[in-house]
Amino acid sequence: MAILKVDKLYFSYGERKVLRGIDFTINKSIVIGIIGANGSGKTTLLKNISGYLTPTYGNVFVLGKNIKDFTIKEKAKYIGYVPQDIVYDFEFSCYDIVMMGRIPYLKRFQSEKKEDRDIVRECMEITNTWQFKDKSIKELSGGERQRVYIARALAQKARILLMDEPVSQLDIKYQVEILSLVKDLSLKGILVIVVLHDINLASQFCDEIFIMKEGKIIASGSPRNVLTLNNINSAFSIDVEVFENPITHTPYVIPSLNGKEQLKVV
Ligand SMILES: Nc1ncnc2c1ncn2[C@@H]1O[C@H](COP(=O)(O)OP(=O)(O)OP(=O)(O)O)[C@@H](O)[C@H]1O
Repeated sequence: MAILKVDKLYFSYGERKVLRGIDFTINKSIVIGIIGANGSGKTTLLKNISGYLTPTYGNVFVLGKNIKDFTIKEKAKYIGYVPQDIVYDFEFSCYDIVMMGRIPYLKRFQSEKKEDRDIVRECMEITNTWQFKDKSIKELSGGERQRVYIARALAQKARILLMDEPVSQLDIKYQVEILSLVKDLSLKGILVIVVLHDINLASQFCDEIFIMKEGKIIASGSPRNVLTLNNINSAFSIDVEVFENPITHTPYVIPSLNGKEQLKVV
């Protein structure tokens, strides 16, 4: 049975049509990177998969069950979501934020058990956020906060992890650490779908890439098959050069200067 099936999905915000017929099926726990220009519908697609938004037309199935038929708690057990940076107005400690990931597993009025505390600690340690456990989430930098949200999603122990630009505010060390962790999670049986703006990080860490343009997936497959001059030009309206990364042997993309090097200030 497919882990995730997105079937003829359309979504509009009022009159504004944003997703225009998305169809795909994923049978394996892999890392899928979604890339595409600003406004192409990447976040809206993740929100429809997570059940946060309801498709205007079409369906999302998780392990054969329509996401519309999941209770909120069930949904949280199957799907973890790491949003783009949110700043809470409340003074939650980072520990409390990560413990929120365990709520789907608690019965009504039940407080957390040792198992929940152990999971929270483990998830904070692997994202290197245990050091912030007593700090207010508001006191952290954007990148530190993102690692706390990743820890919270991991604490949900969900089968599918959706991540919306999880490394956009991280420095290069944490970008590599978090994406290596993501890769490791997929090897442990979690399907990860991650929106990335950095095409080269997507190329290096994702098993498959979906390129979105104007609410459609215009190309999908391995980085080598998808990151072509034509696809990138079509999605981003920019000319690029594609090389092979000498270490990972995956495509490495740089913008083509087309004579603009003459404009360089020296
Ligand atoms: N709540 C909303 N109400 C109305 N329109 C919206 C809303 N959220 C997003 N949109 C519009 O839907 C389109 C797709 O937005 P979305 O955030 O999914 O794109 P994206 O590919 O994730 O963009 P980015 O790379 O800039 O994060 C955009 O044109 C955006 O303006």
